[in-house]
Amino acid sequence: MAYNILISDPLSEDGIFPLREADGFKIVVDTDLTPDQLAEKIGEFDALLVRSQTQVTREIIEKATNLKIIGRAGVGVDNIDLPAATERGIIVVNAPDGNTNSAAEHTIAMLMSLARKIPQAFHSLKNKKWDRKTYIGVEVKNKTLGVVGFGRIGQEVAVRAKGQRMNVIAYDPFLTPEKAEKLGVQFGTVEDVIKAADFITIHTPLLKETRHLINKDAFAKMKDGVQIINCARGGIIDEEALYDAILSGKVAGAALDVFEEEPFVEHKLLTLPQVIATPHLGASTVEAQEIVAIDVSYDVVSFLTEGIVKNPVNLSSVPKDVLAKIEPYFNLTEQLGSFLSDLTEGPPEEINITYAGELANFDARPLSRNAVKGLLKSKLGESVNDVNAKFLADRLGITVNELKTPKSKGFTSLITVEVKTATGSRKVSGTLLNGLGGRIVRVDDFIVDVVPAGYLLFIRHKDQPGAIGRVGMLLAEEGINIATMQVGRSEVGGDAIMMLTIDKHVEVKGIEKLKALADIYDATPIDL
Ligand SMILES: NC(=O)c1ccc[n+]([C@@H]2O[C@H](COP(=O)([O-])OP(=O)(O)OC[C@H]3O[C@@H](n4cnc5c(N)ncnc54)[C@H](O)[C@@H]3O)[C@@H](O)[C@H]2O)c1
Ligand SMILES: O=C(O)[C@H](O)COP(=O)(O)O
Repeated sequence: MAYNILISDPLSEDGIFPLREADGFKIVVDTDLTPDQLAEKIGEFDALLVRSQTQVTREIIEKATNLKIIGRAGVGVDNIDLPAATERGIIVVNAPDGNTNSAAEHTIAMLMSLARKIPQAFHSLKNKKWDRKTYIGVEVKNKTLGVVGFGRIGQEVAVRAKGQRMNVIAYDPFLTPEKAEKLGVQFGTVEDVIKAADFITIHTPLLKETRHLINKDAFAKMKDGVQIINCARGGIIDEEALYDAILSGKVAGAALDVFEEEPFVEHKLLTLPQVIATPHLGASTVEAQEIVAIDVSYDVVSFLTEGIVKNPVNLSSVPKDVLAKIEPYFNLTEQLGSFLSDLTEGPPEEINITYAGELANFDARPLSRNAVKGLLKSKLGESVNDVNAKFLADRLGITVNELKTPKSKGFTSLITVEVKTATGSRKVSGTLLNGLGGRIVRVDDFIVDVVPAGYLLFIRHKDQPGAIGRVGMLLAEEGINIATMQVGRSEVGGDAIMMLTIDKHVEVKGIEKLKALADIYDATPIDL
């Protein structure tokens, strides 16, 4: 298989060796594309690798007819339209750990530069001024650092700040007082943090909820003379409000690595002597760039060749040990969904997936996605995949429920998929037999034992002598060989089923003839 890969932002050449070494991967590096040029080219590529510069907009994604994966060599994915990628079934991966250390070190460098006015003093010296009066700084020892966003980078910054003998107070929606105590920091709400801090550093992603989190109201609550560091994302701080807060003297200084609009050559904030800045350099170290490029390249190769990724952004990831337990059931769940797609009539309204027995102990969301994928794929085609299955179900108004029970009726694990439509409900159960692979063990209320593969024929009939024979005769007349056949009934003379595996698909005409036979209620071909 051949894959075309586009790298549209500068990535470490040493870090992309997994792509260079993979068989059949053709790599194009073009870091000067305009949005129009990218839109024109993107249709040729299976994978796109970016940093924060390339704006992967909905317009680009709509033109990306072959794109399967977008790799972000870094953390923030606010330059990628995630809903648009998800809708098209394009997986987005990032490299969340690779630049944590560099970003934390840069934050500390900014903090110290800000406290001691190093960039301003250097600039003055370069301009041939020996000025020892203007650049009086402050010590950071015994000062309070407020950390807003206590994830990977926020925590690393706190460790280093404590090394500078600072007191650290932090806020994060996932931080509890107990966890804070364990990490040796004080816990507070956003308000507590911004009120208590002498220096405030921001480490949240840019989200709807964090846009202008630090605004006019927030500045008003801060200590007079507070200093602000932002090495996270432009837009989390309201730049106009920061400008005003500096002019009014409320904020004594700001160190900014990121801006609402990037790149730029002139910026109002940079006209203020209290502001120091770098052009989004938090992750720009040899080490970080190599690691993020390696991480994202490995994910692109393993996704295109094996369908596996380590750092998905628009797909929930499960830990390795859980994956090892649930992965053997991936095919089976897709087959159960696909089986029901053929068995049900009319649009599905609800899909209930029940995990019984051992499987009930694990995060089964990837399995549920496979069941939904199987259900939708036979109607919507190959464009349905793990990434967009849930989105498509939502768009089609199909409710997806996941249920769990320890009781598995004698099976180690049993998965039951039920699909409800306007005309009723149908369900099918499957399991894995040790060493023998997947089996369908129940259809509606009838027990069966069928390998879920190839051509199946499901027949509902009245339990009467001759019904089975008539089906066998008719299939023979149609030139269809029966490989296996199972029958089941609710009671003598009552409702019954035949579950056949056959050697080829039964055409519509054949199905009509089967339905016309005496005592046959219904016949459904199921192709898996
Ligand atoms: N300047 C750079 O070059 C550079 C480098 C790396 C990362 N970053 C930015 O830094 C951000 C953080 O990176 P990370 O690796 O620490 O991510 P992370 O996911 O480990 O941490 C982010 C934390 O922010 C918290 N958060 C979310 N909403 C919040 C809110 N409203 N208030 C407070 N906290 C909130 C989350 O709970 C999470 O713990 C990234 O999203 C990226 O945009 C910038
Ligand atoms: O989110 C990130 O990882 C940083 O902002 C780094 O961005 P960059 O890859 O463009 O340097």
